[in-house]
Amino acid sequence: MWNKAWDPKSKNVFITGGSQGLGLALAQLLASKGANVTICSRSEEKLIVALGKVKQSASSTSQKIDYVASDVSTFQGAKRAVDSCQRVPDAVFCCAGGAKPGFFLQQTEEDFQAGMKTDYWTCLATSHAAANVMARNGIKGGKIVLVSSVLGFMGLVGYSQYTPMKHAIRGLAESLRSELQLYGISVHAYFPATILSPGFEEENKTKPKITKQIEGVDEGLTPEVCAKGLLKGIEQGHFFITTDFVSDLFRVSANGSAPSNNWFLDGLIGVVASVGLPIWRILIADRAIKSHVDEHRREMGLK
Ligand SMILES: NC(=O)C1=CN([C@@H]2O[C@H](COP(=O)(O)OP(=O)(O)OC[C@H]3O[C@@H](n4cnc5c(N)ncnc54)[C@H](OP(=O)(O)O)[C@@H]3O)[C@@H](O)[C@H]2O)C=CC1
Ligand SMILES: CCCCCCCCCCCCCCCC(=O)[C@@H](N)CO
Repeated sequence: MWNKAWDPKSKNVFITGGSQGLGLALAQLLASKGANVTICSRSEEKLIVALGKVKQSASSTSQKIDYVASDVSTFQGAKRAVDSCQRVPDAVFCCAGGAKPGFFLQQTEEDFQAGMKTDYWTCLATSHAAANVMARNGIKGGKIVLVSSVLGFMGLVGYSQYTPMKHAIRGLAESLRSELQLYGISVHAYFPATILSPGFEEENKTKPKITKQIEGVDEGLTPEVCAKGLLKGIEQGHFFITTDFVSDLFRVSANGSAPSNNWFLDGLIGVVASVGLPIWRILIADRAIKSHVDEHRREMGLK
């Protein structure tokens, strides 16, 4: 497959969410491999600091390293950002996103709308702008990478504002993988578990105790480790990319008709998942939630 040969050297890459966390780590990694990188996020202040780090990581001074401050949750904002790249991007990484965890009963219409915008619309608007510019400029071997989450394969108490959007990104990735073959553009989706990023620190401020308890099994990976794993997945031509064993279990069990990464290994993982996941759900996750009922009702002041 064409994906296997992908080498970032001299490629023009555009990264949303490039000012911190996964997006910044990826920008630094790709710059260190010789790519021309444009990072994008809303806050110019954060971008200026991040730009310095990406420039330091670059392997040569001739690489173009830029930033563009734009809100990519609208078609206008995403198109403006993608069009502002000095050269048409060969690869676009949609890393912008973030959760505001909380109990379903307490979250507001604004919280749900913010989830749609921050998580789904940033991916939708960026990939729409990117696919148009790549296809219309005859870019060969273009690449669009959408960042979902392991919560794009499953659901967990406290994440109802976020999880459905990450499932939607999976649906978008499958639609685009199929359709963008028309233009030779390959599509990948990344499903990380916990990333130890500034966004994770932020979401922990509103995260219910029960959510922390259940997801605590997963110790998390640094943005740098995730960026490396994501790039490795792209080099291996994986469509659904995962970088830890727990996410492998959920990926394989929710694979549907998506291309698998390795029919033999995924087959074995599938056997472990079909036994392990129901046991985990019944004996660990749902049991923890049921034991939390009384405390929760008191906290919420429910009758
Ligand atoms: N942290 C985690 O545990 C996990 C995260 N993920 C996903 O991985 C991705 C990266 O996460 P993480 O490293 O934690 O990122 P962070 O939350 O630390 O950073 C998010 C980045 O996205 C930017 N951003 C947010 N909204 C917009 C917008 N509307 N337009 C442009 N840029 C925007 C932010 O900058 P600014 O605010 O300046 O715009 C920032 O650069 C996200 O999609 C996240 O949902 C998936 C699984 C686990
Ligand atoms: C044998 C079976 C074992 C199964 C163990 C299952 C453990 C569940 C881990 C859930 C991790 C949730 C990470 C959320 C990441 C995310 O997207 C948020 N942080 C938002 O940013």
